[in-house]
Amino acid sequence: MAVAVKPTVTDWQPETFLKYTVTPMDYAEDDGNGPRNETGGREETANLIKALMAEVQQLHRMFAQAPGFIAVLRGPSLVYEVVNEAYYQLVGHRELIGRPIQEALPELGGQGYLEILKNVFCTGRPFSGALLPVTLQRTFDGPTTTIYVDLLFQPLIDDEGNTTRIFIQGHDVTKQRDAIEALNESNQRLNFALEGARAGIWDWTFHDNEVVYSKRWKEILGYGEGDIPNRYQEWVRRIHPDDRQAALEDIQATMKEQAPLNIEYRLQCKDGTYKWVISRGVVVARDERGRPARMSGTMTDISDKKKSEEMIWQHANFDILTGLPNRRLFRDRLEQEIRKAHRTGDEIALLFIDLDHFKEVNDLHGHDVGDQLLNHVASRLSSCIRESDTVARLGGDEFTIILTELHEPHIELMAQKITQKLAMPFVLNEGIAHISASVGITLYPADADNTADLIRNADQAMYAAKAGGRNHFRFFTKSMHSEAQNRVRLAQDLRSALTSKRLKVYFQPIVDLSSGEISKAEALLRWNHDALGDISPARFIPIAEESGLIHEIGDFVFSEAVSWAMQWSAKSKNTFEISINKSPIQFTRGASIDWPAYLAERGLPAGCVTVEITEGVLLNASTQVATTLDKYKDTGIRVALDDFGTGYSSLAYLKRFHIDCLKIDQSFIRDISVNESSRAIAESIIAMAHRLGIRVIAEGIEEQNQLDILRLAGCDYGQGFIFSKAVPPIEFEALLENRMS
Ligand SMILES: Nc1nc2c(ncn2[C@@H]2O[C@H](COP(=O)(O)OP(=O)(O)OP(=O)(O)O)[C@@H](O)[C@H]2O)c(=O)[nH]1
Repeated sequence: MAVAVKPTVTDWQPETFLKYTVTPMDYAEDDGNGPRNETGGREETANLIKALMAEVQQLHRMFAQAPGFIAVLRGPSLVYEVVNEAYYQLVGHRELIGRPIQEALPELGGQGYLEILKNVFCTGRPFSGALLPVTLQRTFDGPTTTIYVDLLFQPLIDDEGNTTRIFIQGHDVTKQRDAIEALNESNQRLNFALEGARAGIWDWTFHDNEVVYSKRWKEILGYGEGDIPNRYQEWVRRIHPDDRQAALEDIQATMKEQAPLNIEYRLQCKDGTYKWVISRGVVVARDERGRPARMSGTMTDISDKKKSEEMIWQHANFDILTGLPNRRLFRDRLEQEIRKAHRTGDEIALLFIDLDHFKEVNDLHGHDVGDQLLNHVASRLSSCIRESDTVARLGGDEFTIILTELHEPHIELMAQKITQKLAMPFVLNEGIAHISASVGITLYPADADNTADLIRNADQAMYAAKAGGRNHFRFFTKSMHSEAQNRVRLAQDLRSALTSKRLKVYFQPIVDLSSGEISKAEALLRWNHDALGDISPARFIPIAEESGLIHEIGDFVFSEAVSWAMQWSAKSKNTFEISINKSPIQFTRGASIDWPAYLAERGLPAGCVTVEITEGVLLNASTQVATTLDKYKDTGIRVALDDFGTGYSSLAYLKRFHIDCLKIDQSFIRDISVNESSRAIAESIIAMAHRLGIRVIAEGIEEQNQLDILRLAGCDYGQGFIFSKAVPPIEFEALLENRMS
C-alpha cells in the first residue's frame, strides 16, 4: 500500500513532523503494487506507518536535542528552512524560519559570513572553520556578544547538481577558546617569568631516559644549542662529584614522595669550571600503575647568590685580619670535637693564648704594626698544629687552639713549642718586634665536659700564667677555679664596700729628711672586709681594675684626699700637699673627675695635689695620657713617679713628662744598708734626679741606718714605718698637730 505523507504546513520544520498527517491513499490512486490480501494489508500498513512515525519521532528528537547547532538555509536568498534548539539558543531568538538570514540576523552583516554563505551557494564548495568569532545581538536592543564557533557550511545538491540549500552545522566553542586563551596567557606569564629568572628548562621522560634541555639550559653552562644530546647521562655526568649522590637521592625522593624537586648543586660548564645551580621540578606524568613517567622543571644559575652566601659565611665565621676561624666558628668546632671525643673516648686539649703586653706594641709602634704582628702570630700558631687541630682568634690578642687525638706529653711539647716560637723575634716591615705569650691549658674530659666550662678553665689557666710572670703555660687546676670565683666574689664585695663606705682613705706622712718634719702625705686606700678583715690594695686594686670599679674608687680617693688637704691647709695656714695614686687604667677613660677643674671649683691651689703614677703609665703613654699629664703640669699639679728603679727607669720619660719627684722603690731601701748595689742604685738615682732638678722620696724606710744612708746621699724626703704607717685622717691630723705644737 502506498502512503502519502503530506505536510499540513507549507514550511517544513522538524517540530512540525508530528503534525504531519499520514493518510492511506485512496484506492483509486493505485499504488501499482498488485493485489492486496484479505485484510487488505491494512494491518501491515498501519504497523509500517507506526514504525515510520517512531523513527521520525526519534529523528526529530535527535535533531532537536543535538548538542551542536544545525540550520538549513534554502535558496539563493538563504532563507531559514529549519533550525534546531541549539541554533535558537545560539542566536538568542526564534524569529528565523522563513526569513532570509541577513534579515533574521542583520548583525552578521560586515562579519563576512553572508559572503561566505553566498559563495558556498554559488560554488557548491563547502566551508569549514574553527574558533571563528561571531558577533550576535541575542536580545532585542541588547548589547552584542562575541562568541566563538567551529562551523561547517555544507551545500546540499539536487539531482541536477544544483545547490538548493546550505546545511549549517557547528559548535559554540567560546568556553574552550577562553580556556585556551587563559592557558596562553598563563604560558606567556610563565615564559616571561622564566625569561626574567633566566631559567633553563628540562623535560625528562623516564622510559627512554631522554631529557630535552632548553636553549637557555645549555647557555647557562656555556654550550650552544646543538652541543648537548638529549640524554639523562649528559646531566648526571656534569654534576660535581661531591654533589652527585645527594642530587640523585633527591630525585629518587621526589619520585617516591611526590614532593617537588628542589636541589642546589654544582654543574660543570663547557670550560671545565663548575657553576652553582638550583634545579626545581615535578613529576608531570605517571603511568597506569602510578609510577612516574615524566618530570619537568627549571634550572637557574645561582652562582652569584652562592658567592654572596659564601662571603656572608666567611664574615660570620672567620676573622678578617688573620683569616683564622673566629670565636663563633671556634665554639662550633669545639662542640663538634667534644661530641666526637665523647663517641671515640679520645681526649681534647684546649689552649688559650694571650699575648703579653701586646698593648705596648700598639702604643709604641701603632695599630698597623700591631695588626702585622697579629698576622705573624696567627701564621706561627698555625704552623705549630696538625691538620686535625684548630687555631682560632677570639679577638684582640687572644687565640685558642683545639688539640685532638692526643696524649699528655704531646700537649706539653706543643705548649712549649708555642711559647718558644712566639718568643722568637718577628720581622715586620717597620723592623723587628718581640712579644711573648701566656698559655692556659685545660683538658676534656678531665677538667670539664662542655664548651663553656672548657673555655672558662683555659682562660683561668691563662690568667694564672700571666699572674705567674707571663711567657709560660699553665695547666688548669681546680684551685684556679676557686681563685677565679674568689676574684668575682671580691669584686662584688668591693662594689658594696664602696657604696657602704667600708673603703677608707688613710694617710702616710712623707717627711722632709733635712728638717725631719712632715711635709706632705700619701693617700692610701684601705679595705676592711666584713669577713676577711684587712685586704691589701695589692690584692683588690687589680680586681678593681679588671671590673672597671677603679674609676669610681679613684674618684672617691681623690675627693676624700682633697677635702682633707683643704682642712689641713686651712689649719696650718699653708698649702698641704697630698699624693694620690692614679692607675694606668684611670687614664683610659674620660668619665672620672677632672682634677684641675675640681680643685679650681673649691678654690684650692693645684700645688696641694701630686699625682703618683707608675712607669707603666708612661711606657704606654697614649696621647690621652700625655695630654692629661701636660694639663696637670700646666695647672700646677705635680707628678711623682712611683716604684722608680724597678721598671725601665727611662730618663727620656723623666724629661718628656716634666716629672717633679721620683720615689725610689722600697726594694732598694729595704737592703740599702746591707747590699752595696742597692745602695749604689739608690745613690745614683738621687744624684741623677737632682741633676735633672727632680726631688727624690725614699719609700719603705724602717730602720735608722737606712735613714742615715739616705740622708747622707742627699735624699729629699722619706716615707716608711720609721715615721708612721698609713693612719686614718684623724690620727694623721694628730700627727700634724704634734708637729705644729
Ligand atoms: N693592632 C691591633 N690591636 C688590637 C686589635 N684588637 C685589640 N687590640 C688591642 O690589643 C690589646 C690587648 O690588650 P690586653 O690583652 O688587654 O693587654 P696586654 O697589653 O696584652 O697585656 P697582658 O695581656 O696583660 O699581658 C688592646 O690594647 C687592644 O686595643 C686589633 O685587631 N689590632
